[in-house]
Amino acid sequence: TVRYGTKLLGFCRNLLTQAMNLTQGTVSVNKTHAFVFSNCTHGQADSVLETFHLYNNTYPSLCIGQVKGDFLDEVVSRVAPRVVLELGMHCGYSSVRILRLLGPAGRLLTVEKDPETADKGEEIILVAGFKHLQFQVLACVSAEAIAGLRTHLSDGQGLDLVLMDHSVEQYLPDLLALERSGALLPGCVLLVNHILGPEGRPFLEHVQAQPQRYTQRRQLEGMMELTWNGPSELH
Ligand SMILES: C[S@@+](CC[C@H](N)C(=O)[O-])C[C@H]1O[C@@H](n2cnc3c(N)ncnc32)[C@H](O)[C@@H]1O
Repeated sequence: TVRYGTKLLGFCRNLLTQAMNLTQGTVSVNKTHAFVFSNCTHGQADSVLETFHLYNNTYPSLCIGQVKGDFLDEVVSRVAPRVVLELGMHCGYSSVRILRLLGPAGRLLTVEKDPETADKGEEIILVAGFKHLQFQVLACVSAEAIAGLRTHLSDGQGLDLVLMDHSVEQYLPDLLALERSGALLPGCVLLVNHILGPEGRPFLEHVQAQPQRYTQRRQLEGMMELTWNGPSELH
């Protein structure tokens, strides 16, 4: 009976997914890119963001959206980062949000594992009016990007802000790699999306086990702000 019950549940879930896909469509990088590219005013970052919002009103999307976007804006404005690392660029929505608030010396390193998505996202960042001097797209998996991070930072430079919005199960290995790399500056802010589900538990346990190294701050709709206080020897 249990086996038939499980099968029936799986069948119903598939039907529901198919029905949702018929009514809403699935997330499409190409559709998002084409809509934003052809409906925004080129050279205007705010118009690019508004066009993303317009798209998100009708179609499913992976971008962080307005509410978490406002949270991100507040953090970027407060931290005034010199170097930001974004893990999970997708179509460039959060990248544009970050870039428009960086100071003249600010730079964004943004990572996207899917090369086609990375191309589309990069084009949207350029359409928003930003130059390659201000940002760099790393089309590779986060682990590879972190391993090569030093080549993108000048001597003594480190990370002031990290946005994690890629694969939740990758958050802890990536955080451990960032710790080992020495690239996190004391006071570096980590903004971590979708952290409250079961996949986020190992990451949170690691952070909560080390209250001297990490300070847990605000949380909004599963996006959490943490501060890296520095390695233990600094305390
Ligand atoms: C939720 S979307 C990011 C949305 C984006 N931050 C925004 O607000 O517009 C996640 C993206 O991360 C990428 N991704 C997933 N795992 C990754 C990994 N390990 N390394 C790099 N990119 C990854 C996916 O291909 C996807 O495009």
